[in-house]
Amino acid sequence: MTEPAVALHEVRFAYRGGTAVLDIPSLHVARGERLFLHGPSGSGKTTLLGLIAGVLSATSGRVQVLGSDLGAMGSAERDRFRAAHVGYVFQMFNLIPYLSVRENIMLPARLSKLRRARLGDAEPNAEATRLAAGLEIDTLLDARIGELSVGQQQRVAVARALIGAPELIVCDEPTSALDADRRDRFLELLFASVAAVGSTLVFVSHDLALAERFGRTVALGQLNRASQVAAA
Ligand SMILES: Nc1ncnc2c1ncn2[C@@H]1O[C@H](COP(=O)(O)OP(=O)(O)OP(=O)(O)O)[C@@H](O)[C@H]1O
Repeated sequence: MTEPAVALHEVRFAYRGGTAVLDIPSLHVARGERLFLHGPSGSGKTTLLGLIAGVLSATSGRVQVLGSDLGAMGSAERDRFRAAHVGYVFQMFNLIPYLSVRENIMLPARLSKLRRARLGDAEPNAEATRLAAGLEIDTLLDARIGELSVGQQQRVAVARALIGAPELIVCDEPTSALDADRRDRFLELLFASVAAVGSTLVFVSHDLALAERFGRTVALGQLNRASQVAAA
């Protein structure tokens, strides 16, 4: 049996000096699954994505991603692991302001040999153009990030997450700045992209109307003992 894409076991996390934000007995995400994760503002959704992507390190417990134990890695090793295996659409996008749209999209293929190798014969340049066309930002490829609207920046962040077909894609509220039409086209491209390479998708949103398009929906509050204590 292949191991799950994500496996959390008795994971606790507290920000420095604070009380536990997350206390999760168990969470498994199967390979190829499309998981929709929701919960109120401040419930720990971004924190959970940070743990899964190795941006944050659990205070205790085990976080395994694609069969690797992130707790056994130092922060530089986790950064390399993320660059190679995880496409992360951050809530604040984390785009590099002094690079063009094209350079931002191509960045993971520059940083990770594996992401570059997964492009096969396709040049990173051509792949950036293809992804940008699918997300309707191809006319902006030479623009600087500061010249873009929030919705356009969101789509650049998605193209950057998809390049080089990482096995795991995590998205933090990626549709919040899009109108309904764009949001639907965006989701279609995201689903088609993850299906084409069999990636696993963990998608955070407040917008429960989107849940029916996913294979499974999880309410963080039901998973997280820390929020049950806070609510009691
Ligand atoms: N860097 C940090 N340092 C200290 N506390 C933090 C930090 N980031 C988040 N928190 C706290 O951790 C809790 C969970 O925050 P988190 O951003 O994970 O929630 P969220 O569910 O993603 O919220 P939203 O839907 O508003 O984005 C909140 O109480 C927040 O104040």
